[in-house]
Amino acid sequence: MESSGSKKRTGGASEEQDMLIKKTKMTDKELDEMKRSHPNQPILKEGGNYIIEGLDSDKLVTITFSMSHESGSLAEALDIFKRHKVNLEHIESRSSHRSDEYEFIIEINTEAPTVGKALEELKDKSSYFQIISRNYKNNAAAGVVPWYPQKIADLDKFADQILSYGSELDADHPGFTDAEYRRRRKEFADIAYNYKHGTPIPRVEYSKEDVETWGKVYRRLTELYPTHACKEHNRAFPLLIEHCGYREDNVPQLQDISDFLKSCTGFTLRPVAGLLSSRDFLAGLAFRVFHSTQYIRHPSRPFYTPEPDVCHEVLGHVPLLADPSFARFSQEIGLASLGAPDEYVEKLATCYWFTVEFGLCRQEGELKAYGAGLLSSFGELEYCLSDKPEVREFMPEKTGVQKYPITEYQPVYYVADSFDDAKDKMINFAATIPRPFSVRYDPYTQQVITLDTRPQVEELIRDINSEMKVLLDAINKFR
Ligand SMILES: C[C@H](O)[C@H](O)[C@H]1CNc2nc(N)[nH]c(=O)c2N1
Ligand SMILES: N[C@@H](Cc1ccccc1)C(=O)O
Ligand SMILES: [Fe+2]
Repeated sequence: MESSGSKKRTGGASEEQDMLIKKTKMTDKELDEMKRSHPNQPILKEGGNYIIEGLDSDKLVTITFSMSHESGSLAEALDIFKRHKVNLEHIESRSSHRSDEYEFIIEINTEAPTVGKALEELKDKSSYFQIISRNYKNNAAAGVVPWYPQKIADLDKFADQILSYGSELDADHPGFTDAEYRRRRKEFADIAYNYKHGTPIPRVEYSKEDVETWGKVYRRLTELYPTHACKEHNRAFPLLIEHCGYREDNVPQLQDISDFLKSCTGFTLRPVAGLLSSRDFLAGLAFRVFHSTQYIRHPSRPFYTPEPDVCHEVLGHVPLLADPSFARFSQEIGLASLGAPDEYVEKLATCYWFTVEFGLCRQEGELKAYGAGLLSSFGELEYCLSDKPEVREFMPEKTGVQKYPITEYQPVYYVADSFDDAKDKMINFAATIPRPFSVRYDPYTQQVITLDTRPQVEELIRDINSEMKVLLDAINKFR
């Protein structure tokens, strides 16, 4: 493939993934305000959006705590913050999974100098106390866990944290100099920024040119799938033609796919404006939520694009998300990533890259593609099964530290004995991630529950016990 001559970017390097950029629409007055409150931060202007390097949410920490009736009340807790002049950004209460008390989740701004004192005081009064923070590196020694979403609506907090289209990807981006394309991209970005959990994903009308690009990609790929794609992908594809409007002359709508996936595996889609950090992307999977772009690649290079686009998501990822065993696997990876230290999230993301995104497997003695990045690029799909790239055995400990380019064909692919083999190896690897707690997903409340106290584990035992009864009952009916 052509080389752009620009600096090569590699994934798997944490500085890349940490370079998050916040985009905000602001009035001039708000901009002045922002400049005053971020005196040392560059503020860039791009297409009516202001880009602030670094994250405001770095200064926020979330504290989950509960108080027994004797030791205090919420009013007392709030008074602690008031006395220490700590600003509360958000507060909510819920009934505790840990005990019969209520627990409170508050978000505070850590800029106040006396925040440490306030937290110590609160900790003394609490029967349960856990701090999670986006900016946990500064606090790692204090046992602070990296922030992660606890309920499905928390995923709304990812919307503005897109790996910078604007500085990271643009140099190679074929649409960089196309003003009309950039204007369209902004419309898609707005849908994603404004999306809230529980609302329908807006339908978009794709232009004639968009549909032509889609048509080219669709036709070439569907010609290759019978010989190049793994059987799991080929098995699911007809269902999408039948239920979701997959056709050469129609770009499928995310909401239709989301409804269909929900009925197959409980997975749903969420629109996203571009590449999310690995940590955020993986966290979505814990909730069986797949973050999907909605815009379409630039017409000048239909065979390969350096960013995920709607072709990549719906042709590459969606077919497998309709498979129950793959869905479970994806969620397990997501759950393993929650609150994990950076270096492990990075290894997990790298393994994800070489399996779910770019994996090859052996089927009936032949190499087949199952990675979504291959199944959405007719250029790379032919290339990956040619004799040009290097092919190695997939081994999470080794594969997890391999560097890789994100804006051109992969020089190395990893092969698994079977698709199930790759899944098993990944899950075994995920189990080695150190974390002071175990997590479980409660699908009824759509919450992540940390199993760190006895009452929670007892509750889980009761649940499993009742499922066991159902199983016993069922097996007794087989004759
Ligand atoms: C987890 C791993 O880094 C993976 O490649 C992620 C990164 N962020 C992403 N963000 C979006 N929007 N879509 C994706 O497919 C991915 N893939
Ligand atoms: N290269 C893929 C898109 C993609 C980019 C980056 C990561 C994963 C996938 C395609 O052309 O379809
Ligand atoms: Fe992807």
